[in-house]
Amino acid sequence: MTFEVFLCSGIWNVPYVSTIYMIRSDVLKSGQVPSFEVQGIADLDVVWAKSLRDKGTFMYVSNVHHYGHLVNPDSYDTSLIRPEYYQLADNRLEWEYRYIHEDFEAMKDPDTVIQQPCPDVYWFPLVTPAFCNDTIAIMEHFGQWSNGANNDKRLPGGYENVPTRDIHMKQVGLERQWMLFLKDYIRLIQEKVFTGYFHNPPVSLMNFVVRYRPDEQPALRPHHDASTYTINIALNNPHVDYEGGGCRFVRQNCSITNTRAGWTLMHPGRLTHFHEGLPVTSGTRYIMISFVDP
Ligand SMILES: O=C(O)CCC(=O)C(=O)O
Ligand SMILES: [Fe+2]
Repeated sequence: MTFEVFLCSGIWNVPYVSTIYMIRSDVLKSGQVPSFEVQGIADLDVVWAKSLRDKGTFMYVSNVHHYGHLVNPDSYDTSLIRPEYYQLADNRLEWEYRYIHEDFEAMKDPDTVIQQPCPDVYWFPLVTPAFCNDTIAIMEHFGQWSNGANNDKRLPGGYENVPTRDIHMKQVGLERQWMLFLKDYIRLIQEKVFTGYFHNPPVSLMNFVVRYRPDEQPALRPHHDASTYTINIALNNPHVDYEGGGCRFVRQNCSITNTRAGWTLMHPGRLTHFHEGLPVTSGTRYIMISFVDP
């Protein structure tokens, strides 16, 4: 019972209390006065609580403060460079507090209009700066960026038509968590903006972080994504971390160059939104991409 008291605020009818009590005076006057005299039990609180129970007098514990909650340390792996990042399934409250953008909750509200910088390209706050920084740190620590070639052993078909310099979530043990993220966060906004499309849980075989650099891969030529819809999360900022960059939708003749770290684009994949990654002219641009429902 004490366990639950610390979890939340409220009032509970309990079989035993100790240390501090408040007693209604009419109980004392009514002859229901508890007894401290039970043979063989030394602890006064235990004796007293038993006597109250025997007389049918209820005891309550009340709590108006939030003292915190229990964390689950079972899967916390200190050998990882960002152990917290891997905790969505096991410690969701901490994870959301650390990684979900404070304005994301409002995006789910049917009355909140989601920005559309280009036709059918939605743009909204999703994750925190800590998420962006930890994602980049995990990927740079792993360090095995693809070489940008068409042949790619990580893919089921072994071939990528429009390759990027990237690391897949699968390579750093984050594929399963990412599926949960798509289902519990991304899907909710998808169902709101692309009305009448339902696919639960979302499926995605390609979830990866892309690195653009002038001397490595500065840009990405126009292509369609192998997805029903794509999410493209900015992990860092133009004019701070790099110059140039952004995403251009060719048919719509519309570019988004003022992307913001922690905000994601969500756009249709394989037919209407032919798009390209614009050249990064200095610095490094990082984005996180998912091709949802291929
Ligand atoms: O650079 C961008 O924002 C576009 C990235 C992209 O289209 C892709 O990775 O498929
Ligand atoms: Fe793309």
